[in-house]
Amino acid sequence: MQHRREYHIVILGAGGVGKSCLTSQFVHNEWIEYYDPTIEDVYRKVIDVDGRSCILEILDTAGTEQFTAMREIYMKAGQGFLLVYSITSLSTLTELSDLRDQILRIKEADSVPLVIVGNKSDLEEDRAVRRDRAIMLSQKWGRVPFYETSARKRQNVDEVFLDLCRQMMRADVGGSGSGGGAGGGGPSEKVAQTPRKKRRFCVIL
Ligand SMILES: Nc1nc2c(ncn2[C@@H]2O[C@H](COP(=O)(O)OP(=O)(O)OP(=O)(O)O)[C@@H](O)[C@H]2O)c(=O)[nH]1
Repeated sequence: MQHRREYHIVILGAGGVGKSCLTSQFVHNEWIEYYDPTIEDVYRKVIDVDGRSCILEILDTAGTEQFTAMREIYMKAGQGFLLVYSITSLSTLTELSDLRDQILRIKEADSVPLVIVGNKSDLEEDRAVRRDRAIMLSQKWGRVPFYETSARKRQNVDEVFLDLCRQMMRADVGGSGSGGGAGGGGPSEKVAQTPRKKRRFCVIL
């Protein structure tokens, strides 16, 4: 039987850019309309990439500062990273540089498998980030792949995960993947979830 590689993906980006929606569309083909800030969710999915079956463990992280204490730990464990911004907010793109710097520092590497994802492309009328802004960033980082996606319309969702998988597979050619074993049950499932907490804000009138 074919030995399945397992790869660890970490999804990073500011709060509300659509990390959970992208993950939900990829893993379950489901659209989530409401906004429920994530603390940390882990999913597993078996996919076929160019005829090779592999297991993805996908960590959907908290964009909100108050939940970022675990960042260093999961950056160290991650093998591939989706850096997500929203095309409706320029600051969410500029924030990605700090995240990439942190990843490279923690992994003590010059480059890692990574994709820049400009989500909410269906909101063209609210666009605040031109494509060429993200393309410039991609070139600055050594031609890192860049996609615009719409989790709402499920556009380019599979493509970003597949691109990242191919990069991780290439990086893994030396055989340093985290091993096989087709454990984990069915082809797609949520394996762990820390309790979700809604943030409450105090409004001073
Ligand atoms: N129009 C549109 N809305 C989206 C899209 N993706 C996400 N949203 C909406 O944006 C809001 C936030 O989405 P989430 O996926 O929860 O964002 P997140 O990045 O996981 O947020 P945190 O958990 O706080 O880090 C939700 O109301 C979604 O419905 C998209 O592609 N298009």
